[in-house]
Amino acid sequence: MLVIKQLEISRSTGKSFFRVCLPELILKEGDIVVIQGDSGSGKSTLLEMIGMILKPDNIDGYKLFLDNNDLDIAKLINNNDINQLANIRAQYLGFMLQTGGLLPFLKIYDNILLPIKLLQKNVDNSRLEYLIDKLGISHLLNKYPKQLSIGERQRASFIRSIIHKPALLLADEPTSALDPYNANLLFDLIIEQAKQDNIATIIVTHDWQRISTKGLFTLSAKLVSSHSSEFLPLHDRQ
Ligand SMILES: Nc1ncnc2c1ncn2[C@@H]1O[C@H](COP(=O)(O)OP(=O)(O)OP(=O)(O)O)[C@@H](O)[C@H]1O
Repeated sequence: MLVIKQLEISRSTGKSFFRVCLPELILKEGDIVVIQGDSGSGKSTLLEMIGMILKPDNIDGYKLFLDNNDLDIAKLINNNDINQLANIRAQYLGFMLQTGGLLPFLKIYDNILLPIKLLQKNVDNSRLEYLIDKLGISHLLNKYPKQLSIGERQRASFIRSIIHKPALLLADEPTSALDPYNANLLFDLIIEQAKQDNIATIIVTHDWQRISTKGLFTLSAKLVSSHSSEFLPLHDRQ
C-alpha cells in the first residue's frame, strides 16, 4: 500500500513560479489512479515527485508498505538519502516515460530485460512472451530504439517498466503516440497487469475520453490560482 500526505513543490523560472500540491493519495496493491489536468497544470511534476526524481519542498508523509518491508520514503527524502532512494527506485518502481526512455545503445530485447538484469532476478519467460505477443512487438526485439516508431517504443517501454513486477508503476502519457486500437490495447493491458501482479499504478493521460469508460479513480488538477494547482479526487472513490 502507498500513502502520501501533503506533497508540495514550487518550480520557478526567473521571476515566475508554479506550485504543485497533492494533499493526499492512498493506493492499495493493484489500485490504479488516473491523473488529469490541463497542459502546464503540473502532472509530470507530480509524477516526478512521486517517482523520487524531483525533491519536494514539503512532504508530510510518503510510505510504501510492502509484504515484508515498510519504507518511510518521506524520511529518506527529508534526510536526502540519495543512495537508498536510488535502490528503492530500481527495485520497487517502474517508470514509463512519454518518450520511451529506452537506452539507444541496447537492442529492444536487452532494454526490456535491463531492470531484471540490474536486480539479478530471473525473468518469467511465459509472462515476457505474453506481453511481447499481446503488444505485437516480437519482430522488433533485435532492433535498436532509433529504428522504431515512437509508438513502438512506447509499447516496449511499458514491458520494461513492469518486467521486474514493481510495487508502483508511474506512466506519463503512455498512449500519446499510439493509434486508437493500440491505445486501447495498452490501457487494458496496464489495468490487467496492475491487478494481476498487484502493481499500484499512476497514469498521467490526456486520453481522457478513452480512459473515462474504464471507471478508474481520478485525481484532477484544480487551479487554485494562476500559479498554483492541487490534485483532488474527481469523484468519491467507489
Ligand atoms: N524544469 C522546470 N523548471 C521550472 N519550471 C518548470 C520546469 N518544468 C516545468 N515547469 C513549470 O511547472 C509547471 C507544471 O509543468 P508540468 O510539465 O508538470 O505540467 P504538465 O501538466 O505535465 O503539462 P503537459 O500536460 O503540457 O505535459 C508549468 O508551469 C511549467 O512551466
